[in-house]
Amino acid sequence: MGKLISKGRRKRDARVVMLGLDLAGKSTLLYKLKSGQAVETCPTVGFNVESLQTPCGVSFTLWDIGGQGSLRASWPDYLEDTNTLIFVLDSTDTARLPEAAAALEDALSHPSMAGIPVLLLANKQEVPGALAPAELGEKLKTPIVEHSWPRLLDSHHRLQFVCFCQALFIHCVRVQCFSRMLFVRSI
Ligand SMILES: Nc1nc2c(ncn2[C@@H]2O[C@H](COP(=O)(O)OP(=O)(O)OP(=O)(O)O)[C@@H](O)[C@H]2O)c(=O)[nH]1
Ligand SMILES: [Mg+2]
Repeated sequence: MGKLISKGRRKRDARVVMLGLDLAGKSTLLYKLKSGQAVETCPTVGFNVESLQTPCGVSFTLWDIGGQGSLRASWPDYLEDTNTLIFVLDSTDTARLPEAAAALEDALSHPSMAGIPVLLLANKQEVPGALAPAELGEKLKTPIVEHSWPRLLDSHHRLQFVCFCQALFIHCVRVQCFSRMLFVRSI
C-alpha cells in the first residue's frame, strides 16, 4: 500500500519538497500555485513553504528550497520524511543540464529518498528552443516510457514522472498532476 496511505492520509498533509538549480523556476511555481499570480521572485536563500490543496482536495505542504550552488549542501536536511520530490529543470538551460543531473543524482542518493516518487518538471516550455520533456529525459539518461503520463521505475523502485511545465502560466489542469503524483504510491 502507498506510503501516504499507510501513514494515514488524513492524519497529516503530505510533505512535498521542490529542488532544482537556481533560476529553474521553483519559487515562481510555488507562488503561482498558491496565489494564481505570476509574481516577481528573487533568488531564494533558505526556503519558502506554503500549504496548498489540489483541485481534487489533496492537501500538501510544498517546500521550495534555494538552488544556488552554495545552498545545495543543505538539501539533504530537507529530504527527511518527504513524501514526494519535485525536481524542477530549466528546459532552456542546456549548458547546465549536467550540473542539474548531478544535483538530482545527489538528492536521489539520500537514504530517505528510497521508494519516494519523483516528479521531474521540465519548466519554461513556452520559450522557443526549450528542450521537450522527452529530450530532457534522454539527456538526463532517464528512459521515458511512452505513455500519456510518462512513468518509469528506476533501479531503486522509485516511480518517476517527467512532465511539461510553465511555472509562469500554470493553471488548474496542470495542478492535477500534483494530485496524481501524490497518490502514485497507492496505484
Ligand atoms: N519564460 C519562463 N520563465 C520562467 C518560468 N518559470 C520561472 N521563470 C523565470 O525564471 C526566473 C527564476 O525563477 P525563480 O522562480 O526565482 O527560480 P528559482 O528556481 O526559485 O531559483 P532559486 O531561488 O535561486 O533556487 C525568473 O525570472 C522567473 O520569472 C517559465 O515557466 N517560463
Ligand atoms: Mg527560489
